[in-house]
Amino acid sequence: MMDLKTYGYTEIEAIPDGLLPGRVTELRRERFTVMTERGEVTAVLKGAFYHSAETRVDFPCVGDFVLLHYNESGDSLIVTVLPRRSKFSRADYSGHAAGYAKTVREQVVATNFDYVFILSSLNWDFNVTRIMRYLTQARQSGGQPVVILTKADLVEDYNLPLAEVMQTIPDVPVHAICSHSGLGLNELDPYLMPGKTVVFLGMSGVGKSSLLNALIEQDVMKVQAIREVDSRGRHTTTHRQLFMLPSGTMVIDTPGMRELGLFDADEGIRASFTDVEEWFPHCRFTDCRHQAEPGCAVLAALVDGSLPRERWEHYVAQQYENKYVQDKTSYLIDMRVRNKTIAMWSKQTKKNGGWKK
Ligand SMILES: Nc1nc2c(ncn2[C@@H]2O[C@H](COP(=O)(O)OP(=O)(O)OP(=O)(O)O)[C@@H](O)[C@H]2O)c(=O)[nH]1
Ligand SMILES: [Zn+2]
Repeated sequence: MMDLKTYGYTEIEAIPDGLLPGRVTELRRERFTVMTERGEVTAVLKGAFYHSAETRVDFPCVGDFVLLHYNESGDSLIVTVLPRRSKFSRADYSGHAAGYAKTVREQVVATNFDYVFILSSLNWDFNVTRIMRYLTQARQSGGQPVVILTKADLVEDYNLPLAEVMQTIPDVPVHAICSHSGLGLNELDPYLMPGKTVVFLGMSGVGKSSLLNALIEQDVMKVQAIREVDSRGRHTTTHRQLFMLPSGTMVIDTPGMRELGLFDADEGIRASFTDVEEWFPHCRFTDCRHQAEPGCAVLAALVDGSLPRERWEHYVAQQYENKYVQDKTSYLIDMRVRNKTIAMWSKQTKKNGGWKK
């Protein structure tokens, strides 16, 4: 029997009779693949998931621990999603009735991970502000962020950008790597422990797949060395959206993770910029915009250097991006509503005998 603890299961409360715990490793349409102590099973959701009027927040997704009714001869039935210790969500614009246009749904795309690897490449598109933006998302998720600067072989001296990132975010570990040569990969060992789960966050092309492949390869070699000529080290099931490296670390790689947008990032900004926001209460006016107002504590702190200018600029840039995403969101929704209204209107017009009467 497989021990679900190897899949990071730590739930200690008693499990009701007749139910089996498991971890969702794949989700395709409405069919789930779940790893349980009786092996991998396919499962569907109990009808109640669909009938409740709630949002889809409580639908299980890849990484979730669930309780199911085991069915030996067919699909098992998922009845409960266990509490999540971390999650990534994205805004979902589908399925909006015009009247509910203001409520953007939250779609959960990955859960119960321990580390968020924020990947950013060191070559031409190196951008600290973007790293900060991902850091905001990572902090909100409940996972522990780790910044990984990729493609170290493509820059003359990666120590400069490395130092810049370390200085900007002194409380987060930063590593420079090259997936092709293996440079720096051993620095990631402390995160890649049995039972731990990792997700990758980063723009397309930063090298997520390359890092994954490099880790698998390195891992397979390590495990083979331990198990000698045993071939079990090769049993990496990379076709799943949550899969196990030979060393026992799990990696979540879902399509949803690749198209993550900002969702309600305000909390994360507060967590990242307490050193900036602690000046705000000291401004003379409570509605100070920190631009040219008399008695502005932020401007004073910038002048005497107690608030570093880069920190302020990062904060402003992040606020701006966040606002942009929110505006874009409401713009998209307005468009949908408008299109729907137009569609209804022209249908009505047709019904009434067309444009001309
Ligand atoms: N020189 C160099 N190139 C790299 C490195 N890592 C990745 N690349 C290259 O960068 C390109 C993109 O790498 P991928 O691993 O596919 O990037 P990805 O983040 O998975 O991209 P998406 O699948 O679009 O999300 C490929 O041509 C890789 O060979 C590296 O460490 N050094
Ligand atoms: Zn101010």
